[in-house]
Amino acid sequence: MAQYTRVSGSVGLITLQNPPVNALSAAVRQGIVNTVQRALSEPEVKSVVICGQKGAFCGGADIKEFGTNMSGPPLVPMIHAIESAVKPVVAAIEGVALGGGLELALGCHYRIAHSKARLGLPEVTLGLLPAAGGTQRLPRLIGVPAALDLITTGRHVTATEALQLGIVDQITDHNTVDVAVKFALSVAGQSLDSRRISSYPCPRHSDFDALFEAAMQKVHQSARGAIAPVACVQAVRAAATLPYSQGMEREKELMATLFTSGQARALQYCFFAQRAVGRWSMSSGARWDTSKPRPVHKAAVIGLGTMGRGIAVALAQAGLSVVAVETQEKQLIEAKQAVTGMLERGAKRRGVTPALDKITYSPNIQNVADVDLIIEAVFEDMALKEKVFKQLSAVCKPGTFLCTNTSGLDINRLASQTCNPELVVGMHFFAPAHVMKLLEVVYGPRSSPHAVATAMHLGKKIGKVSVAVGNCRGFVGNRMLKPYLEQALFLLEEGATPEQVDQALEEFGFAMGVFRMSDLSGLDVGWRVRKADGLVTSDATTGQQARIRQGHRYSPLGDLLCEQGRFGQKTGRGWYQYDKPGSRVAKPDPWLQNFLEEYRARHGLVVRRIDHQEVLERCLYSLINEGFRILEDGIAAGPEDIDVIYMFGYSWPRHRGGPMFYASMVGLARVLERLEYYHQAHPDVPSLHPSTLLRKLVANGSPPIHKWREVIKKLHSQL
Ligand SMILES: CCCCCCCCCCCCC[C@H](O)CC(=O)SCCNC(=O)CCNC(=O)[C@H](O)C(C)(C)COP(=O)(O)OP(=O)(O)OC[C@H]1O[C@@H](n2cnc3c(N)ncnc32)[C@H](O)[C@@H]1OP(=O)(O)O
Repeated sequence: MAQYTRVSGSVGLITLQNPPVNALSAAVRQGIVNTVQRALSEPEVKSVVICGQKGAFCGGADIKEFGTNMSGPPLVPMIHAIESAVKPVVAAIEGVALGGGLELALGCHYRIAHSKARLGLPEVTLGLLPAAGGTQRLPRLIGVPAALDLITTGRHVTATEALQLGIVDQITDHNTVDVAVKFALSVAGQSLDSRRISSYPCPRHSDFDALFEAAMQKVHQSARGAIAPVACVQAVRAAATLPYSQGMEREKELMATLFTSGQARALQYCFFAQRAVGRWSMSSGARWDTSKPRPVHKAAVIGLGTMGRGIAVALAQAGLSVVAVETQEKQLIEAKQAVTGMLERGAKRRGVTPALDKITYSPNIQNVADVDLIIEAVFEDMALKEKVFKQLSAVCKPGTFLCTNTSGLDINRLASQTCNPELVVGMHFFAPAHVMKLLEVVYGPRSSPHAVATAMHLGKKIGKVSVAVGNCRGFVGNRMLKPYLEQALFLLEEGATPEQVDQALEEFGFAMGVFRMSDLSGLDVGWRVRKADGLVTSDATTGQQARIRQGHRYSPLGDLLCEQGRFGQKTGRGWYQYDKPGSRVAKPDPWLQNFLEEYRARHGLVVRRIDHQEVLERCLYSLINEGFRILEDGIAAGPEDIDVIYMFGYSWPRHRGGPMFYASMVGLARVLERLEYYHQAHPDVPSLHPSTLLRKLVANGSPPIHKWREVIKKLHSQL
């Protein structure tokens, strides 16, 4: 809807009304068409102001409409009608002007923004391009290089940057609508010939060919198979080389290919999934809207290794007071230096003062007595963590939440060391903890809804995308990673090379394949866990049992590399070789080739040709299969939770929509059929055995992903 009022005698004020972000739904578009017509036809009205209700100009087209058969007036002619009006139209931009919202503003003759407003064309993040003239007007207004940057990245700019770029004409700290109305009065009756952006020539550039070639290369490198950034470059090129009307035709053509693409569906699913995880629920039925978080002003971090340092930085940067505890004196001094450096560099990047005074360092665990919440980040060792939890429970004030940054240990066992197990939850950060957006908030059987709500709320406060998950080995992310890693090793045994497996995964869209990623993370991390689990045996190199554990197939390849001191990048050798320890450039290693050949010969393994399809199916479908088991077990409340975890914590390519969405796109019947096929070929690999939920979904006709929860509910009620 759009409301029309007359203000200051001769200004028609049009207010977009569609909370919370005034998205351009069919009703809003109809409202704009009607009110603009009215303002232009009333002789008393000399100028027009368009604003949005409740401090938000407009968040763009209504994304929820995209999946439907869209009705109502289309945006392009609506914006043309505004631009060709004979009375000046001023956009009063508060809050956000994004996507179609900014395109609407670009159709106005003047733009006035509040200093706190944010503007941008984020369509590319939804698998689209700005198709209401944005790709044609923005380059004409601010030049091709700046427009390419904004349109291909989708980044939001502040009002100040928008003013510098020339997107807005004025910024104000006062009431934007009042300022815009005053401005509209001052320009009434003036010629609008120079104010219609579509009539501007596109600013020339010394070498358009080189500029577009460089832009195309950049998007190919960073987009890793995403089609929208490429189409964005093509559309801006049309603005630079074609008359406006032909450029608009090209924009429409390119949008038509994107609009119905699987990538656009995937990215729009991601947009809503990211918001859905905030509406969390626990298997007990407790939910986000009935569980109140408690305030956290002061927090403590125990253990200042890599993870503890990152967590302390994340907390301090969000304005919390932090007690950082490290009992080893030398480590404490090093940590203080490192944390100070991280805070200083972060503050420099963001143009703010470093929050150095927010952190006090202490070697003494007793100093956490007055904090509201503690995050333990000591070495990943159950006995050590149990000891720390016992100590913490004895020293902290009543009601302090005790959180552990374990990446997969039993929350319940830690909780049982404390006097108040209901206050214990997992807060699983991802390295580097001050950078990575994901936080798994893990509840045990005794964690209270308040504890979960508090951890979720704290996660949001420190800028994380937080997902509430149940307690099991590896939680969601690492539990699903296990079969993925396992398949990668099996593929090496059967004849693949690390480069071949990585290439298939990188072509799929991962920034790094499984082996390059393992080298980066450090091979010793998993080795230590496997040793603790009793999987690493000293006679691993000989006999039948070498590749069997607990009756199932096991590959000791990773263990054998670690025995050679090959821990990955940090030692300069892993699945690849590196120029020196710490170097990042992975090169194929002839040593590894020989090693694999000897290993296969020793175990009588027959090498066969493995193609990319098999690599993808075995690695990804086994991971997805575990995702279905996680849903079956009630560890994740819905597929969106899993997908968000994989996108934000494991670099799953966003344009593929997360593993569970990807499965729905491939077709559940096809995933099931391939799992059955591979399980038949490898009956000693349980992760290839199709899960009950997958079978159930296929038996139910493979419902769309938003209906899976109903099937899961039914499955749970039958158990
Ligand atoms: C053969 C076929 C040919 C077809 C051709 C078809 C041609 C079609 C023509 C289309 C013309 C194109 C027009 C335009 O170029 C396209 C667009 O505009 S796409 C939209 C671009 N806008 C965005 O991407 C902004 C998205 N929103 C945000 O980034 C944020 O929400 C925000 C605005 C910055 C606010 O952030 P927060 O304050 O944190 O709030 P939330 O994010 O939690 O949002 C609150 C609530 O609002 C919902 N919401 C937000 N934006 C939109 C939107 N644009 N549409 C619908 N709903 C929106 C959000 O989902 C939250 O609700 P909840 O999910 O929690 O219920």
